[in-house]
Amino acid sequence: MNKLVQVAGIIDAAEADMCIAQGADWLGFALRLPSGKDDIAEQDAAVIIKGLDAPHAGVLISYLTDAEEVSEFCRELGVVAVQLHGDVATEELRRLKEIRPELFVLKSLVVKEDNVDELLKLVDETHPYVDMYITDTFDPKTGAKGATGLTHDWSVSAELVRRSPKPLMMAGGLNPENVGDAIRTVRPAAVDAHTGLEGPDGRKDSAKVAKFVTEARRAFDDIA
Ligand SMILES: O=C(O)c1ccccc1N[C@@H]1O[C@H](COP(=O)(O)O)[C@@H](O)[C@H]1O
Repeated sequence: MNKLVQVAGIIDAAEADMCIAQGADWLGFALRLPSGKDDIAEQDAAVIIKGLDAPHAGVLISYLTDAEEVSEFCRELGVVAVQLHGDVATEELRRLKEIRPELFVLKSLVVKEDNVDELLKLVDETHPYVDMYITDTFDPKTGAKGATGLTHDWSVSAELVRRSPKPLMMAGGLNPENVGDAIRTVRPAAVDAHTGLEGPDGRKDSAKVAKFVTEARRAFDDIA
């Protein structure tokens, strides 16, 4: 699972096809968001996900916190991986691993101004039940914990990489211009972006996705 490049927030089949064509490995589908305003219908996401050929894969991004509900939804969608963005109890992570050991579980670590100790503790507690962590950036203005388009203090991400026994996907305000520096500084196993790959129309921009993938792969080779 090293050198993985994910594009998050896929909104339709054309966008999924374009991201795969430009070299993305995994595609993230944000569903059952608390706002109730998903960018894609669950049935449409399932069709795209089931049409992906390995090593490409669809990832459910969600704030769900109940292991049974997560497992059932992943089954319906046909995803091999889930990115849990909510405040999931350690017991629910343990339960998810118990009922779906084959499901690849990414747990978000939302970086705030002063919560590094809290995140390190979360890693210590949850790593037996997590396959990969993913950083993200908190937006204090809106309270949003995902797809904020904001970067955070990369020294925090680097500390999480050093502490975690499990690999870490770096995310939070990444774009084609900063992803290379991010990888060289933080040394993550994977990267992911949403907002920084969009054009003015809110759709993923083909040239931005291509450059993001190229820059990420070059930097991963540099740190290998
Ligand atoms: O992608 C989304 O729509 C999404 C929705 C809700 C929570 C998380 C979401 N995506 C994750 O957000 C970060 C990166 O976002 P950005 O590049 O800063 O815009 C990453 O973890 C995505 O997987």
